[in-house]
Amino acid sequence: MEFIQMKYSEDLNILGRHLFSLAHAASGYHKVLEENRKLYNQVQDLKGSIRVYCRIRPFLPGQVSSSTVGCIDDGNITIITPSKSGKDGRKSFSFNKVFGPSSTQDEVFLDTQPLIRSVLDGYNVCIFAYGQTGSGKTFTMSGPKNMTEQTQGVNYRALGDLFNLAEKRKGTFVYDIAVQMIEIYNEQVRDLLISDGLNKRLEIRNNSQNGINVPDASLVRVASTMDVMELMNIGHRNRTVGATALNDRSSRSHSCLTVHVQGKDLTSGNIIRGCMHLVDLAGSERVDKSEVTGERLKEAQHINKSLSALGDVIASLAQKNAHVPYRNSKLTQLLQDSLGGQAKTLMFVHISPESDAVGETISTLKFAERVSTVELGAARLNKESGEVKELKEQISRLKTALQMKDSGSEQNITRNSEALNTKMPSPVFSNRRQGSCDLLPGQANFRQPMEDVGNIEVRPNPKLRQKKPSFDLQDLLASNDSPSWPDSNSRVNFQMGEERETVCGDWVDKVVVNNNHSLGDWEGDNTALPDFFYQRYHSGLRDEQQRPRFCSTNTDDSDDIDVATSDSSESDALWQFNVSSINSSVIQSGSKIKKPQTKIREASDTRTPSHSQIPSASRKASNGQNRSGRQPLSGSDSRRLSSNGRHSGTK
Ligand SMILES: Nc1ncnc2c1ncn2[C@@H]1O[C@H](COP(=O)(O)OP(=O)(O)OP(=O)(O)O)[C@@H](O)[C@H]1O
Repeated sequence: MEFIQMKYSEDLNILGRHLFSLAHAASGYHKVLEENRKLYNQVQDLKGSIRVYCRIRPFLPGQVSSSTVGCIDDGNITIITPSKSGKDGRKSFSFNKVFGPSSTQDEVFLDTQPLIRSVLDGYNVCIFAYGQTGSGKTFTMSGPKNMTEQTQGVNYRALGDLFNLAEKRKGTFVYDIAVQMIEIYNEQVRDLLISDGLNKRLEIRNNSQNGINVPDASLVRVASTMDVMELMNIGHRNRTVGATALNDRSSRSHSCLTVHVQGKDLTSGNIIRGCMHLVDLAGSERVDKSEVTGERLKEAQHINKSLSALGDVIASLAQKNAHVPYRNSKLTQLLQDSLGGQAKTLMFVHISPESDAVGETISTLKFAERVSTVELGAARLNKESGEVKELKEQISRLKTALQMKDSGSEQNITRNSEALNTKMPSPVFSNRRQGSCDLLPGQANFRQPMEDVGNIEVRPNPKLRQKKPSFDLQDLLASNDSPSWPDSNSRVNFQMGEERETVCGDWVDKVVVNNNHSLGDWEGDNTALPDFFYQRYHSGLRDEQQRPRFCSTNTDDSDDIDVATSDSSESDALWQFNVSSINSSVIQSGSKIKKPQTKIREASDTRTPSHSQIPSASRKASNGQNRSGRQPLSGSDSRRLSSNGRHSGTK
């Protein structure tokens, strides 16, 4: 008996040891898997592959359906097609990361954070959300309608994080951060931060130095999370949103928040520039399922067409074709640098778990797998040494001087030699040196010197060109005559906002702010205005005595996307951008006319042909609920009638 007991405990011990070594091996296996994934990601980074994170939306309240998501294992996901059995019914996909339905916004952001942070190191970054309508793109990028701090999306967190990091680095770097927000609606690019109510079409331009950009979109400097919140609210209010059978607050446009960052290394004087696009694409949809007609149908067709163009671009890039059809849509033009350039690009692919969406889910994931095979090459660091910058400025000043000499306006410079002889410091950095690093929300419209902003196009405008003078300039121009300067009391229709802007003199080419105050009005209490404002003002008027305003749009399309090879290499030629006041924007956007709360749920059998790679929306649930389980648009849902009469709503 004793012998049996001994044998038994010995066997138990052996079993225990086996179990222990098995557990050890299993944990080792998981460590190896994790390590492999990290190495895989590093290789992907080195190749510059587009990263793809997949996110699965949870079932929404009231939804009754079985999930198509079979198994999630770090970067792998298996989709089960209920109507098929065995192997045919299971499809596995592999991505850099898969976030299950219970993943929080915090977890999603944590994995995105390193990429976002590289903007501060001078990299261009693009994060875009893709997926069928109602799959959670806006939720990931911005957050839900009733947002709390926990449910804030990538956009808010990204900017908050950039501010925090910039603050931590302030002993070694000073950063300036400015944002633009645009949407592509029915193949038109529009400013979401408009403050003047004019919803004019914007152009996407290409510039050899700064890449793809939308120079006429409002560029607003931000210095705190509060600034960002206000701006985003404005942007979201202005974004075109409408109700369909599949999503009661469906984005009817692609939106793009662009963050421009410029940093100055205080030790070396090096300048780094980074630019980040945060793109919330409109969802692909099958119009027979979204039941749209009229305006909504037109929107859906535009959405599907542009997503189809995106599919074509991805296919060309994946196959390493010599020709990539970027020009087939505004969306692909805008994303050109991020898809084919030297940016770090991440796509969030979203899927819905419902079984009736399985067709769209599989085609979405196939598309996403293809995206992950696109190799962009190593991302490029946008860094410029202080000396190079200085030399570029010198060259530019000399070029400007020569142009002015040619245009016969030299005398202005000579007569005002005293004022111009002082080389003006960059207002941004002079402020910083004085320790006023952050702007108050009301000061967010601080204008940027052109070379102090990220990838914004340089648009040479000889008429307005008035650069920082140097002794070279004096030598060059001393012998010339020039026409006299206009009277400083000339009344011009200079548009100013409610708040006075900290005008940064000779860098500003274009001012679009609210209200019609003449300069005379404005001069009434202008004791705080810097001298260089007047220099700028005069220089702007010198050749156009009664120039009505500074905000005239440069109609020179010489370096429009269609002539993508044109080169504007002068680093400090005048930039044209709108600098909007947050407050004035708030006022404007707040004054929009609200559309009567009507619901658009029109039946249609029409189908929009779309690219095979682009998934379409799934069928409306037979129980009368829409597919995503959302209730029909309630009367309280705020919808807007935009200035051009389109329906839009608060997303
Ligand atoms: N991860 C999530 N957790 C909880 N709710 C979510 C999640 N993702 C999405 N939702 C909810 O699902 C609904 C649809 O999401 P959302 O509007 O973000 O989809 P979308 O892909 O942007 O749609 P569309 O393309 O039509 O604009 C919203 O009510 C949103 O709050």
